[in-house]
Amino acid sequence: MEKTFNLARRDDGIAILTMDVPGETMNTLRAEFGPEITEILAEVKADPSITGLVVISGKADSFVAGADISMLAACKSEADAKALSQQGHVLFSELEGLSIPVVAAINGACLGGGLELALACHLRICSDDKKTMLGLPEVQLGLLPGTGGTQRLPRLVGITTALDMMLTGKQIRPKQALKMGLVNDVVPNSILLETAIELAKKGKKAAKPVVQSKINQFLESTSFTRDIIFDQARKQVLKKTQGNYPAPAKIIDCVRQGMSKGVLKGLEVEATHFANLVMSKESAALRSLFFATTEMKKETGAEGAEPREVKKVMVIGGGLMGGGIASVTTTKAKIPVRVKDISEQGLSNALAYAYKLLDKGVKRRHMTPAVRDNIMSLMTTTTEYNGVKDADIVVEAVFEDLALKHQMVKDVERECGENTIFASNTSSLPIGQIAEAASRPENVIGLHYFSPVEKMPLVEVIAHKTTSPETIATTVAFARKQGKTPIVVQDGAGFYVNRILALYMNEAAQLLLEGQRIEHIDSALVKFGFPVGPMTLLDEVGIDVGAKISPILEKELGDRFKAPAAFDKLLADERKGRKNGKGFYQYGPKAKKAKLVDESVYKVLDIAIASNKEAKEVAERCTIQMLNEAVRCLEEGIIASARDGDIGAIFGIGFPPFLGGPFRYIDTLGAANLVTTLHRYQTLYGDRFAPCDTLVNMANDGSLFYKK
Ligand SMILES: C[C@H](O)CC(=O)SCCNC(=O)CCNC(=O)[C@H](O)C(C)(C)COP(=O)(O)OP(=O)(O)OC[C@H]1O[C@@H](n2cnc3c(N)ncnc32)[C@H](O)[C@@H]1OP(=O)(O)O
Repeated sequence: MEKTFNLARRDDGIAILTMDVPGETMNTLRAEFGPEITEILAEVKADPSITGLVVISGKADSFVAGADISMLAACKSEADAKALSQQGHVLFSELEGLSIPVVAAINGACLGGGLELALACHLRICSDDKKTMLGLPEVQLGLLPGTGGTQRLPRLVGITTALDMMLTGKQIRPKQALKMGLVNDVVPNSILLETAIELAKKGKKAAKPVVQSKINQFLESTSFTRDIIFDQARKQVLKKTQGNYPAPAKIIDCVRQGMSKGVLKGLEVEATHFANLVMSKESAALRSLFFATTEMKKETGAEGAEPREVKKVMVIGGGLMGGGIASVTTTKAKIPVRVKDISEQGLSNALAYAYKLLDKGVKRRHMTPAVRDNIMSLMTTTTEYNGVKDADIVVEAVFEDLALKHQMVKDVERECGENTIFASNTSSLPIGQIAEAASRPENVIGLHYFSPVEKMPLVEVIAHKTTSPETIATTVAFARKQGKTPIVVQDGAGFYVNRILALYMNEAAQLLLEGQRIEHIDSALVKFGFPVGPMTLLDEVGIDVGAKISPILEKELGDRFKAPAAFDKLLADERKGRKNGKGFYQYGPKAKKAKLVDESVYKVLDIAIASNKEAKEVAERCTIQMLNEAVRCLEEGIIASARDGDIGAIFGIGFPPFLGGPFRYIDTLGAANLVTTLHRYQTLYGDRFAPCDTLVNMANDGSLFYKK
């Protein structure tokens, strides 16, 4: 069997331990490596000629990406998972216990168990490469650092900083890692190994002590003040997670116990909590997202088709969406973009939008002004179709007017090349209808972004009946270059995301009209796990925007999409939401810091406030509308798989990730239970709750969307 670790002795006494998992693109830690590591550590201990050890990766672009997540997913019991954690504890403690200096030389991803390995070394040095990122992202998988991270990190960088890293899972760049004392030096990758060797020669004491802020020094100095930190962290975590994620509280407990009762106790608690989390349904759901997104990265979107190279892009419309799309094209994809708008004002807006985002990076010292200016130079503007002949893809982001879009299709066919793709960012118009104006409909496609473009990870790529496979593959690859996760969906009103969202929002509106208070509806769904409640979301998206989409969905998909008629009164009252400072909540200079409902809205809608229904019932009514419709979308072929439906809902709407998406959640609930609940509400509130055929069939035959 090929080995993963190689120990090379140098004449100067320093030995180099290289990790290179055969046949894998990235190093991950697996239980099966245990005996190999034990053997090597014994060899190092027994050889007096070795005076220092450098641990490095044999992969060109990464150090170690953590424990193998598939290995964790394969655990059958808490005992299995605990054994993995304890094995890591033993091996890393042995490494740490070596009498010679041990230096980790890090280039590329150093995450999870990878950083825990580096923390067990006496010194760390990393490259300044932009791929170099250090972090403990376990919390994002519903886990905690299980190989000593909860004990070693706070002792190295302080409790406050360590908790921040472990509770957010954030990735730290080299410069910041140096500043916070996570690494001892940052150098170019070309001299990483040589510098690590020199550091190993200097000995363990080469580390500079970490300088903490005065306030943190004070807070971390006594057990009483440390308890203040832990209490604060617990409160913040509870507010953020609504108690839906078990990992953060367990992370805090590991650190608290380790700091008060010592490392050994801390490690024991860490292993127990880790094991418990590995077997939790929340972690299983979050791990499934990792597997799904990794799998999706390899798909072209159209079987057998290869993407064409995109060297130049045109964006039509310099508004919020156009500006955002142009910005991710230059910043993430590094592709030149020409923005077209009918007005100079529109063009300035787009430039200002992109500049503001980049400048934020400069202010946070993530990039230099020169890099910002270089990226800005990729963006040029025009009010005519000048300089766009060679555009490979045109993304239009103008308002929802079919005649206007038809004109644009014709303009682009006239002004650009034969293969130029026309991608529409429409959120409601069927792409097939837009393509009716095209003489080359195979080049027409939908590319639906979510607002704000630079933050929202999802795009829907919408193929109409005659969109060519090359157009699909090229658009998917382009979206990925922009840093997005694309799902390919079929053409149909509302596509997937807006369609399932619309019914959820309508149900929230029904609850409001029944007299449920706005803040009660919102808090019920935030408690359920959505990032914001539906009434807040409608204020953010625009009540007028919702009102525009509803009739289109109702016409194409039926009565269940009919928005409550009373909502017309909101528009008559000029209530559009945050954008005009008048919505369900109070805005503007007079609004208090704590978000308050604009109580006058109840009068506008003629609502008599009723007593609060159970939060569970409020959340259930809204979410099961979404679940039922998601299954209908799968039934109709709008989405290709349950996996795509789960990713679309989580990345596009913020469906609670710990539930794994609508389809995984239905598997957890059981289709039969869901159908019973739908029938119960159907009796109470009407046919909008009628379960779709697929759910009824699944309830009868007990089938699941995912294999157990
Ligand atoms: C006990 C410990 O405390 C517990 C842990 O360590 S849990 C694990 C913590 N680590 C993580 O969460 C990191 C997960 N990985 C990532 O975020 C990303 O892969 C990355 C940022 C490292 C690289 O991203 P990117 O360059 O886009 O590459 P990506 O396609 O995701 O990964 C490349 C390959 O490595 C695999 N991989 C990366 N990290 C992995 C991991 N931790 N486990 C299993 N496989 C992993 C991917 O599955 C993929 O495999 P493939 O080539 O066979 O498809």
